[in-house]
Amino acid sequence: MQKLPLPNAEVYYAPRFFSPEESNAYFRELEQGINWQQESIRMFGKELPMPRLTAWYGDKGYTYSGLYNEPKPWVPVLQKLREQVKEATGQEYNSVLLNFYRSGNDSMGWHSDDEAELGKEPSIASLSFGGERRFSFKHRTRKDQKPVSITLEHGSLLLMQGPTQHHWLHHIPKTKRPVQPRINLTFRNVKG
Ligand SMILES: O=C(O)CCC(=O)C(=O)O
Ligand SMILES: [Fe+2]
Repeated sequence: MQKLPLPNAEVYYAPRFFSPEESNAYFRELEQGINWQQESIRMFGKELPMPRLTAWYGDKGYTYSGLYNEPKPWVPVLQKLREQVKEATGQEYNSVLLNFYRSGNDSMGWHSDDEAELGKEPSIASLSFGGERRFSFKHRTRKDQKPVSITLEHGSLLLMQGPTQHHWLHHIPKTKRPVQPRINLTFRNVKG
């Protein structure tokens, strides 16, 4: 794993955590086997469809973007991925949020994963399969810190831990470039 040069953060990236062949197989299995939902978000008093599909699996419910997510029980492919991520990061995860970006028009806005249920310095392990997308970090307060972007590759693992969520926001911007659909999984440990 390589460490990204971000102050007040601990972010590690492994571009080829899985081989392209394994990654293709995982993409297909997840695309077909996950119970993808089109959720909506309330913005400026209006109900809008989220710009991606989502699914939440794990041991406990979780509130995300103001939505309470009822957990679905673990399925074998997610158990297997969780086991490998646990092995690589040395952390336990009891939940996973999945995002399906159907095209370059799907995105995720600036946020940090700093909900109280995740604890003070959460470890969040993120797997990406399918089309490559840009992922950017922006410091919450330090104007001298330029945003930092990386490309999340097919079969990659990104680990955010320590004070990262406290000091930095992250997002997946829309892109006009033609891109393949992408599946992202963020493994988390929800307390309580
Ligand atoms: O799709 C991604 O890589 C980002 C996902 C993310 O930030 C999240 O689920 O909180
Ligand atoms: Fe996030």
